[in-house]
Amino acid sequence: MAQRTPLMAGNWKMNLNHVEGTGLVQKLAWTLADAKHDHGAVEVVVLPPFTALRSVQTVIQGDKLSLGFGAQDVSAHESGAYTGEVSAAMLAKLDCGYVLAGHSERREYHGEDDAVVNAKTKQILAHGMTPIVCVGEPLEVRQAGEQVAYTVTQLRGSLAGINAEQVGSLVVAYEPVWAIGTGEVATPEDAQEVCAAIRDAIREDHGEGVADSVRVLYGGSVKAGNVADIMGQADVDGALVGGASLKVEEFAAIAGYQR
Ligand SMILES: O=C[C@H](O)COP(=O)(O)O
Repeated sequence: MAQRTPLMAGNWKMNLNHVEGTGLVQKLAWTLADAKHDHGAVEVVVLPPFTALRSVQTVIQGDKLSLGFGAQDVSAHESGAYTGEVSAAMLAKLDCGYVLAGHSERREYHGEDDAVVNAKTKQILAHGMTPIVCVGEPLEVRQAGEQVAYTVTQLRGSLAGINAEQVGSLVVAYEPVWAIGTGEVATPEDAQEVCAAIRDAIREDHGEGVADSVRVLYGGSVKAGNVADIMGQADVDGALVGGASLKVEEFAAIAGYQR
């Protein structure tokens, strides 16, 4: 079985300007260094708003900080008359390593369906970055017990037409919508159930090797106090962290979780 490096990604959402963002990144790097964080054992990534990306890039690269960075969204189009959008080529030029595709807040507030998420995922891959493809069910689907079928359908729609090698290189984030920013965290068993189903679907579609190498994250009210239990699940390879990633000590503790 492949050894998957755990990934802790901090999605700042629409928080922190470029001054605040660079400050957080520096403090985070110092805190991790103080805690003797093993960068080989857990990969730590920040996902600032577009306006902070260039500054965050400059600090991380200039100070040689052991942090990855990336963007929260990208255009589904290559280039052209798409006012307000940011292309994958532009993000690649900033050396972004990761880009979120289909975060539930994009799906909910901006009407992004699986076809749009699929086009964005293909753009990210075409420009040499790693997509973090987000899937997950709303409350009513969970209450109906349909979370696995719903999430796997979203996954297959979002990854349609993407070849096995590329699927093996990307990251999937399972985020039950009802657990995002609510303080409601899925139980470790809930997270494991759907993360395992995601890996099973990838195994069915692309084979064992691809299923073994793809990283599946859990997101939804992850904190220092619950991360170890969540990470203790066989098919959870990391976390997509929102609110708690804005607090340096908390995010550093998440990144330094003990299994
Ligand atoms: O992208 C992160 C997720 O939406 C989780 O956010 P949260 O940790 O604030 O619940």
